[in-house]
Amino acid sequence: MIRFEQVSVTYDGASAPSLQGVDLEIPEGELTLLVGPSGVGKSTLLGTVSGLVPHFTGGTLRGRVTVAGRDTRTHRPRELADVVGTVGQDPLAHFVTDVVEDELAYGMESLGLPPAVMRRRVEEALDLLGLNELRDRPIATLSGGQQQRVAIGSVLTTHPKVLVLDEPTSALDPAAAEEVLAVLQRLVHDLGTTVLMAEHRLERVVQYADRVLLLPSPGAAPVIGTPAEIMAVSPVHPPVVSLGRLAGWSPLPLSVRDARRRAAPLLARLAAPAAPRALPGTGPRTSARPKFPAPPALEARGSGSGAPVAGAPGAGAPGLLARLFRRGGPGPATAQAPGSGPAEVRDLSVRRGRVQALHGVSLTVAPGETIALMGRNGAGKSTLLSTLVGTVTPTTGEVTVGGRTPHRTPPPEMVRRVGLVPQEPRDLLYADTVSAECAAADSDAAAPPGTCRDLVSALLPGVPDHTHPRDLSEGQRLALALALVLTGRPALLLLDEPTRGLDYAAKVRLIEILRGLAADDHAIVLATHDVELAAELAHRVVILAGGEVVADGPTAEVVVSSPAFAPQVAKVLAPEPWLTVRQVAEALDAAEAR
Ligand SMILES: Nc1ncnc2c1ncn2[C@@H]1O[C@H](COP(=O)(O)OP(=O)(O)OP(=O)(O)O)[C@@H](O)[C@H]1O
Ligand SMILES: Nc1ncnc2c1ncn2[C@@H]1O[C@H](COP(=O)(O)OP(=O)(O)OP(=O)(O)O)[C@@H](O)[C@H]1O
Repeated sequence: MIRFEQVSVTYDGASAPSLQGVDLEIPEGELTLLVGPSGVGKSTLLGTVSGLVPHFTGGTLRGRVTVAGRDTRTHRPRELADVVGTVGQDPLAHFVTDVVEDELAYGMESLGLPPAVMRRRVEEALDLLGLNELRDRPIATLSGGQQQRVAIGSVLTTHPKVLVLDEPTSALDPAAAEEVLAVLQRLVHDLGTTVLMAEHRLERVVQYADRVLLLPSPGAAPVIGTPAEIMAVSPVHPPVVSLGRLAGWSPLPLSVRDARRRAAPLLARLAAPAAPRALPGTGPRTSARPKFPAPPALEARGSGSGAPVAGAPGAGAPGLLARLFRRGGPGPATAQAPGSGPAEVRDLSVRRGRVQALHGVSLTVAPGETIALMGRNGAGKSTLLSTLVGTVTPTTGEVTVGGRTPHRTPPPEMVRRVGLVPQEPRDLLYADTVSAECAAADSDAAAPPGTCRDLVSALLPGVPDHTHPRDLSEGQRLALALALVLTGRPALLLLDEPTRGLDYAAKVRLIEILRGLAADDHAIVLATHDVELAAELAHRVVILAGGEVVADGPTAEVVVSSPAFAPQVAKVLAPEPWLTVRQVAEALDAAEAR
């Protein structure tokens, strides 16, 4: 259905191709999952299928890509629209109408479908994607995950033969992701649709794939095979595969169910006379330091849910990161008014238009504490973060950050107290190059020149200096936005879905940096759907539902009691208390030492 013949892509001004040596066929009526490290060329490959590369991105496409027999270099994207439906990484950039229903109908209208068919399919999409209540809402007022659902719905309505999806579940809550993946699988099975989908969160998707296409490293030729074949060699793989590698299981499990069937011998090895060690967030709370039990050292065995990518910094990286970090500006002790904690939220309610986005929320954030805010799309997570930086005003209730009321304090006075990496990193980027962004961040934070740039490289190797931030890959752009905010070392760091586009190795490095900050008494609040990240990093999990706090407690307790938010390792080893592969590796070491 999709054929690549000796395809390479070189962007204008680039010294090397971003994609090369692609010579393969994507079979019809199958779901092919495209995987590989951040910035390796996944979106570029998808763009050659939808025609966005090179028609919209510029650059040179060599070789030939054909979809249902049409050459994408000679057919512009709109001449492929009856065959190919595309969902990009940034839905907001591609919406053509203002209202949810209109967006769902737009593609069909351009194809000239009869009104009765359009009406029926819009209703189907609203139901399938849980959008019924939002049907007449302006798209600009939707939460990130709600927008991603609209983007997916708007391509499903045209019933394309080929669906090209770039990280389609990155903004979706775990339950919504499962629903969307089940819909895609049904299209493949029942209608013979061909799906080509790039994703980083393999724990969500690998079990749905018929085939996996791996781009192993920049410039290397891709490999295609069954999920089991590729996961056995892939530098990126989900926690359940890391666990299988650690335990020496063959064949490797791809799903929690597979792994549970093989878990008995591992559980026996782990069963030990001594009690399991304290997990992050489960240790005793005393006023003695450290207040929050430091999660154990990273990469105990070169494993962990973030398994290292070949060629990525391994055991040496934490030391480097720690050094880099100590060079930054003043820590939180100098940034806070005496006697005031990083954040205090009391009985907060926020109305946004017709929506009661938050209702009666109270939350105290202590220095050194890392809190994961979780909950379904539209639950109010981003709204809560926005009130903490002062961009959204409380309707009732009180918010105090570092002793100030954020929405009444001039932004320059808030800079050291609080920093937000927004869900859309683009919102932070203004300069024309990566270097210029970094120079500005160093100067704003009075940090030594080079601090921000070193942080970018520490998070993700290979981010080019002179590229316009607009042209970076999704993961590269997020790494830049994270570095800009981290350079300021705010006392309270807020991260809204901070792992979109990031591969597992970059996530491990981000976790290391954030742990270093928490150890220095910075407080961190992250809104995330990434249950694996929450399990690795958070001391405490707060779950929002319909704008209210419905759970608040130590990570292990909260996530294990909710199937939607439990990480893979917890599901495999339940009712044992381990959440991550790293903890299992350490427990095995401890058991063997006894
Ligand atoms: N329009 C462009 N102009 C110049 N360089 C680009 C452009 N688009 C992408 N690149 C570069 O090409 C490389 C591959 O980018 P691409 O977006 O395809 O990666 P990716 O694998 O999808 O990454 P991610 O996982 O972060 O989304 C990156 O180094 C990126 O900086
Ligand atoms: N400007 C706005 N006008 C009207 N309603 C809004 C506006 N911004 C957000 N909302 C609504 O407020 C609710 C909370 O949105 P918010 O972005 O805080 O959710 P979220 O938990 O961060 O969701 P997601 O996981 O999808 O990012 C949603 O129902 C959303 O549609």
